[in-house]
Amino acid sequence: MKGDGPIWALGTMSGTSLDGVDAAMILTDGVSIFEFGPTAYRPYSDAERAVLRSALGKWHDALIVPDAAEIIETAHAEVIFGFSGFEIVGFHGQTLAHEPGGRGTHQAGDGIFLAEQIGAPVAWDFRTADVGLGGQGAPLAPFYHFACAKYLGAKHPVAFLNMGGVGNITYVDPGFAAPEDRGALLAFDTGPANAPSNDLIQSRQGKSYDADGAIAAQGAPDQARVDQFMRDPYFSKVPPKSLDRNDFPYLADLVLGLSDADALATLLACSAAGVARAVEMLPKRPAEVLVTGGGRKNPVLMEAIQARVAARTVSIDERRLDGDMLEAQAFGYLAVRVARGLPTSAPSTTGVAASVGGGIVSQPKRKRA
Ligand SMILES: Nc1ncnc2c1ncn2[C@@H]1O[C@H](COP(=O)(O)OP(=O)(O)OP(=O)(O)O)[C@@H](O)[C@H]1O
Ligand SMILES: CC(=O)N[C@H]1[C@@H]2OC[C@@H](O2)[C@@H](O)[C@@H]1O[C@H](C)C(=O)O
Repeated sequence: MKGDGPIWALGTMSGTSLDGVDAAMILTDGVSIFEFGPTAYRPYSDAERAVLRSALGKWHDALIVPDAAEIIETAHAEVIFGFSGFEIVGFHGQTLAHEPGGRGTHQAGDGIFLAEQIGAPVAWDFRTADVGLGGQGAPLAPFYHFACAKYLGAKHPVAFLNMGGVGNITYVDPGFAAPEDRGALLAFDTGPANAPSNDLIQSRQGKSYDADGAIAAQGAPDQARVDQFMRDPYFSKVPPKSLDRNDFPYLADLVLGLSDADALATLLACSAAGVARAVEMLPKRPAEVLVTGGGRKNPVLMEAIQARVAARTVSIDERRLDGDMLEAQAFGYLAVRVARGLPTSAPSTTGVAASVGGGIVSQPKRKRA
């Protein structure tokens, strides 16, 4: 991986919704995006998902963690074997627990082992260094969002909103030269996105999610409960700040006694209210909020967000970016930055004291021909 010209990287992401592995190729020099390549998705089976789910929060459990790691490594190797022509893999792994001020941040999956399996260099462990230097270790997509804003030719501040299991927002001022420049970015987690709705519909109806918001559309949010939720201290905390998937465990109790439809509508309204509060915390009103992640496919959630946010919100696909693959691309992009010694986070994205290059690169003993 010599020189500083563009190379093809293969980014992979297993997000907090536990649905599967996204993989996407990207041609980048670690600064600019030159081209997007093929993508793939490898869903987890129900049995795999059950193991991963049972490992959440149990990052120290010597019985469950190896099982979870094996599922993660195997699923990633499977999807990676379908690609060719990349020089490095970005491997995020699966977050099992995230508590930057306490127990640390823990992603299952060993990049050394994966590098041997696939016979290619693997950049991984992206979050630990940032946390070690006092940062949140998340979100990490913001440096990539900066590159995306440049790629789109944005002239005015724009926001990227990822609605996955947890929500995160990145404010980008494209007038700056580099993402680590002071004022170029502000990023943080907005609150829950789809995880609480997924958990509710899983426990009440055995479905993994409310497709197209069809059930939520039949209900109405209970505003008093939404207001109560918005009194959680997280929403008045000054960013940068980040969340664990299960940081609002009381949400299930908050909607007790409501019908399935009203409960889902209330949970969606809680997610949307978190986004609205986040947009109020941005340095300037963005010209547009570009929505990425699975939540953009839920029209009820999209309407709830637009109703509360004083900026135009659009699905990122309308701006020619792939909202299903943005995070996978981000970890391909970050892999190249790690390999080239470029920073991956900054005070305005994770609260770290100074910009830091997180992640390590593991080389295989033998490269795949
Ligand atoms: N058609 C749809 N209708 C409603 N919701 C959908 C639809 N498609 C996806 N989703 C929601 O999006 C979720 C998956 O989103 P995504 O893949 O962005 O999450 P993730 O990457 O795992 O999470 P994170 O970004 O928090 O790590 C699903 O679990 C579901 O809740
Ligand atoms: C610790 C962790 O895995 N955090 C995830 C999670 O999912 C969304 C949000 O919370 C964000 O902080 C992050 O993921 C994206 C990819 C990020 O780091 O930018």
